Amino acid sequence: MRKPIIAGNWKMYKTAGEGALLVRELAALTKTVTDVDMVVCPPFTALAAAAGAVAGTAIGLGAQNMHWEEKGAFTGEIAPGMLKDIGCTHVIIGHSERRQYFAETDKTVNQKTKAAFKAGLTPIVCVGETLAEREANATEKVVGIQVEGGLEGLTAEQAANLVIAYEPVWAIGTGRTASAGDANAVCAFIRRTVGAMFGQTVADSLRIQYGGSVKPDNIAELMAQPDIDGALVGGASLEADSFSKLVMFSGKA
Ligand SMILES: O=C[C@H](O)COP(=O)(O)O
Repeated sequence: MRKPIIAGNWKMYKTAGEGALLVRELAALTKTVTDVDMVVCPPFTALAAAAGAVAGTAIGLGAQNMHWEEKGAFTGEIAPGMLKDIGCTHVIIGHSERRQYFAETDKTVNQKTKAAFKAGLTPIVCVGETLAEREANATEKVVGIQVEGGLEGLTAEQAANLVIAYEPVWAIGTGRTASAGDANAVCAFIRRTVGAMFGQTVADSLRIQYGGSVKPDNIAELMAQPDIDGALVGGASLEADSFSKLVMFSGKA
C-alpha cells in the first residue's frame, strides 16, 4: 500500500524565524503521526532554519526549485547538492508558477528531475492543465505530454520513487477545487501513463498527490479516492493548525 504524503509548499512566504516557528508548532501537533509522510518546502532563505527545526522529527524538508547543473556560473541559482547539504530530502520540480512565470519547460523539468535523483533528493514533479485547456477537453493530452516529457529517460527505480503532483492550474489559490472524482480521474490517467512508460509495478508504487485549494474540509474526500496518495498544499500549509489537520485527515482507511 502506498504511504500518503502531504507536502506544504510555502511559496514566497515566511522568513527564517517564522519558518522555524511554524515547523516547531507543526512537529508538536503531529508527533504521534507515523502513517503519513510530511514534508515542508520553505523558500531558500528559510531552509537552514527549518532544517534545524525538523531535526529529530518525522518531517521532511523540501526546496521549491533548483538548477539541474551540479555547479557553475548561474547567478541566482541553487544546485541540487547545495539542497542536499543543507538537509533537504525533497524538491518540487516544475510547479505551474515556475512554468508560467519563469519559462520552465518539460525539458528543464526532465533535467531537474534526473539531477535531483543524482543528488539523492526525491523530486515532486508537478503537472496540470490550465482552465482553457480543460475547457478544450485537452487535459489528458496536456498532462500526458508533461508526464512523458518530465519522466523521459528515468530508470524504473527512479520512477517508482518519485512523487507526481497533479495540480490543475485553475484550482491553485482560487478556492476552486477539482471535484474528488475529477481529480482522481486525472491521477488515474497519470498512473496509466507511467505504467505504459515503466510497467505496472512502477505505476503501482508511484505516489500521486493532488494540489489546488486543498483544505482540512476537503482533504478526506480527496484522500478517499483510489489514485490520490496525498496533497501538495499551498495556503493551508502556512498555519500549523490547518496543516496538521490535513495530515491527521489523510490516513487511508
Ligand atoms: O503547490 C501548491 C499549490 O500551488 C496549491 O496551492 P493552494 O493550496 O494555495 O491552492
